[in-house]
Amino acid sequence: MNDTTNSSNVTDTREKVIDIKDVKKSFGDNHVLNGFKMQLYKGENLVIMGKSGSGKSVLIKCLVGLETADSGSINIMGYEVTQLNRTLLDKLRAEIGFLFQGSALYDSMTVKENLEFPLRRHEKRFEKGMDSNAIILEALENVGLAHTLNMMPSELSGGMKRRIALARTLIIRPKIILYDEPTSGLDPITSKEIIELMLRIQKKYETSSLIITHDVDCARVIADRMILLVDGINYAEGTYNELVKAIDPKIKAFFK
Ligand SMILES: Nc1ncnc2c1ncn2[C@@H]1O[C@H](COP(=O)(O)OP(=O)(O)OP(=O)(O)O)[C@@H](O)[C@H]1O
Repeated sequence: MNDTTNSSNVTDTREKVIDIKDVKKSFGDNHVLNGFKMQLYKGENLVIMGKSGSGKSVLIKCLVGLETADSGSINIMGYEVTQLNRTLLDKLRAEIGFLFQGSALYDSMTVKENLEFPLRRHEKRFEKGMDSNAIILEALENVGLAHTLNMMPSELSGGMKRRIALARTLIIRPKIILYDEPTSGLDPITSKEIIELMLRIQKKYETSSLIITHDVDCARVIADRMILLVDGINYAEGTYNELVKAIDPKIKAFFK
């Protein structure tokens, strides 16, 4: 159906940080992506919704080179991911922040040590003689948890851990953040806090975010635009308010 709403005429003039064209990916006879396309614009929060098994994780893996698309083009900030060698792929990944469902903290390390990890991995991106303590503290202040610096993950609630994981993602100042189910497993109030935090961060650092979620409330609050992934394609696209009014049963099913 590819029901692109008329808002795309306006957004097309903006800078694209991700441009995916006609991506196909199969595992044997299982055709997961059948010509998926999408653009993520600078500073935008784009939500992708799809039912379980529709290929959302496969799509994200193709984006960051953990899976290889069978065909099509994946351009991220000028890099054609499908053709990158290892070195360039690592360089690109350093510009992308991930907040995956399983992005757990290391239990045997303090919060501070957990945050030092990405700093060390990406130290080339920071000036020589950087004050890592100040950077870590700023990252924790961003998520309202400066007081947890010397705490162990076991002393934190699920919502706090998620916020620390977000601080860890932010510490490398990514241009793009990929969120995989950022509110899964959290109660509604904690989910709301995480969503508000994501919005604050996006405003402060002007990051562009691709958010995969099942959480319709999350999508309603955070999405500038949404894509519904059905049958391996971007079946419908639009704002929450546009899609929620659709009469197509496959679209309606998302908003029940
Ligand atoms: N490495 C793999 N080898 C074979 N099949 C795979 C592989 N990875 C994913 N698949 C298949 O691709 C399809 C899409 O899986 P994917 O994990 O992307 O779904 P999803 O939309 O992320 O689901 P969920 O919301 O439940 O996490 C599934 O049928 C899955 O079995």
